[in-house]
Amino acid sequence: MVTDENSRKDIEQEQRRLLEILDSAKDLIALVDKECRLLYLNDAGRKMLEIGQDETLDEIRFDRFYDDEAAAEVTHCELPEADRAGHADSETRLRSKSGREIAVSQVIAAHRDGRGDVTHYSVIARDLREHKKLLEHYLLSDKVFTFTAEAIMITDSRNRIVSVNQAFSRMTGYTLEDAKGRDPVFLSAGNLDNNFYAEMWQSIDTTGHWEGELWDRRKDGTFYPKWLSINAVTEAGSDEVTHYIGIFSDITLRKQQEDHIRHLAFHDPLTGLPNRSLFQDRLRHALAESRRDMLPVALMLLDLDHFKYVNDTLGHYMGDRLLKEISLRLMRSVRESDTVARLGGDEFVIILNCVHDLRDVVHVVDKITSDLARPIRINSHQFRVAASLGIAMYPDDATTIDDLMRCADTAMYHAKGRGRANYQFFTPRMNEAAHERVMIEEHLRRGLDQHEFELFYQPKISLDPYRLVGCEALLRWNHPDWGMVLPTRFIPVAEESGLILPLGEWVIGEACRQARKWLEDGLCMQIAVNLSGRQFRDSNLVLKIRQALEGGDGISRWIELEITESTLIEGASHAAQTLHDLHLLSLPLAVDDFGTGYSSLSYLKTFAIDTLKIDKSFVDGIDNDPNDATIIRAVISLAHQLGIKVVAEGVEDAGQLQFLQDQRCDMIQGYYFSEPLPADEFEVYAQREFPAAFSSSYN
Ligand SMILES: Nc1nc2c(ncn2[C@@H]2O[C@H](COP(=O)(O)O[C@H]3[C@@H](O)[C@H](n4cnc5c(=O)[nH]c(N)nc54)O[C@@H]3COP(=O)(O)O)[C@@H](O)[C@H]2O)c(=O)[nH]1
Repeated sequence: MVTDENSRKDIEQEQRRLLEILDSAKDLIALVDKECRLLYLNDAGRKMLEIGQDETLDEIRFDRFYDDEAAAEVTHCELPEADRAGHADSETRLRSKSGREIAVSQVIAAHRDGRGDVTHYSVIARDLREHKKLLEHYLLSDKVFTFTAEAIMITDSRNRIVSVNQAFSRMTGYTLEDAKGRDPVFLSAGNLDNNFYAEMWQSIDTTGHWEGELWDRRKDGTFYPKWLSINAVTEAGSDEVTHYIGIFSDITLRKQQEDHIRHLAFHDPLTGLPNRSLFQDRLRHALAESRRDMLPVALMLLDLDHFKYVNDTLGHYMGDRLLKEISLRLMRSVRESDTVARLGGDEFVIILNCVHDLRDVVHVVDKITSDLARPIRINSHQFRVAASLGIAMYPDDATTIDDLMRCADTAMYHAKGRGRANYQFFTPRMNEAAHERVMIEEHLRRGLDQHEFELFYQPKISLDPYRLVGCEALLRWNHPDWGMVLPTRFIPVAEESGLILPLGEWVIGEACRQARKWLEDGLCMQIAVNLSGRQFRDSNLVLKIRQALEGGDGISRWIELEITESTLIEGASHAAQTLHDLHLLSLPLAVDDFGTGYSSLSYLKTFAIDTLKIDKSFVDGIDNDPNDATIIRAVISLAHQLGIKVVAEGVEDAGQLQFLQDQRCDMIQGYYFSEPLPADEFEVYAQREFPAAFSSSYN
């Protein structure tokens, strides 16, 4: 009895153990009878089919956990197959109590009694959802690996290549067969030393990661830069590295773009020459080199003469093409080690390194000026370019970049002042002149506030009939300490500083006031007012003149505007409109300094010009330079044919007067008749010499 009891207990214990094992399984395990009724279902099965632990399995048919199609498959195919072969394997779908579908792989095994008859079936079903997820994840990763645009290589723990993707082969030219088993160092361009790789591996060993730029060589021998990132892969839960994944991309294009952006930052986009930033950097290097080698550096500032004229008359496209050609010529004139830079507009700067002798500098300047002077043909236009150059020497003239630039600028300013198309080496005296300019500017500002200016008037005499027809208003500055200052000393400074605008406005207002007074006194004649280039370009000029004229009725025809030939031509782009507006105000127009500026005479027919003033330099030459006499003859004839009157200025003697009279010059201005006079003295002069002038009426 005891033995039976013991063996029963043993069996029960054994059964419990078996059930524990079945319940610990992750797969569904069920036992069904021949009618498909559930006899047993382990814990995983209950969970999968949503049958509670307390729920009894009595009378539950297992086939209700399939949909109709799957149930039919089980009943008609798999159970008979199990009967026949012992088991049937399939992939099917189970359906939980709540209707959730579960993809499973299933094995149905038939169990038999001692006689060999099937008594029941066991069903083992494995949930495939996790497996499918893993599979999908793997397939996706594989696709990413295969088709990604970045090259990927996987190496083993000894850094031998085990796998590469398509992008790797595309980028390097090596197939997986070429690369397999090799150390990736075979890809290298060979330009890096051992230290580089030592640091790289130290980073990977300590942080598990490295990334950086390096150069590789393709299978075809060409080189390219790449950005590589390497990650070490470790076994889950361990520090042991199993693989290294290297991902890289060809950064040739990016580097080209970076180079392009860097180039743009340091070069002038039009000419490709270094810009101001790069120039300053080069000059800094040149000065450092000069200190080391004890050889001077020459800094040349070059400004094209009358370049604005090209832009204004032919447009910026032509101007740009001309600048490009000039840049090429400048570069050709210097050594490769020298620098030609464009600072903007028509301003260039040249650094000559290691100057052994000042004669070398002069030689380069000669080369530059003669090269620039050669005609430049662009489309149907032919240009002859001249430039003004200012030269400063390091270390003699200045020792800092700013001071050196200032010296070169001062020298260039002097070159311009000397009639352009020449060069000037900086001298300390130029600095004195520069200081004087600054001082005059300060005094000019104060002089304007303190009303220190006055207009003098120089008569213009008509020869046939002989009478006073007008005068030129000439500005004088009564400085409290310096006495009477002539315009040649302060007009250029006023022009440069912009003070000519308020000063010129005062001149126009004062000339209008004087014209009104003289007209009221019966002195009817034109007063000519000089307009500087800066004034002429002032967009408010017409408005200012209109305001000045408004004080008196109909005086505009008594105010003549004198504009120099160069001002007219240099401002050609807007000159037509300005002159048209002035013409509408009925203001007569005279061209001053005629014959000194341009060879083009076409503007004579373009603009409504009333008078030409023959420059004093031609009048000076009447007696001793036959060319001057010829030019005067030609100018008078040309003007008369165009219906324009002629004034000769600077007439000092009777011989000049006679010649001009013979050529039928319309008017004379000069010391021969009178120097410029203050208004009251002018009245006395007019009363004395031309009393008839007062008898006329202007209405
Ligand atoms: N924008 C302005 N410019 C002005 C104004 N006032 C004068 N100026 C310009 O300054 C330059 C010098 O002028 P100035 O010292 O007054 O000299 C004028 C005459 O005095 C001088 N002249 C006239 N006749 C003779 C002569 O027989 N001999 C001789 N040596 N000099 C003579 O010529 C100057 C007049 O020149 P121009 O104007 O070209 O007719 C001068 O360029 C003035 O234009 C002003 O208000 N605004």
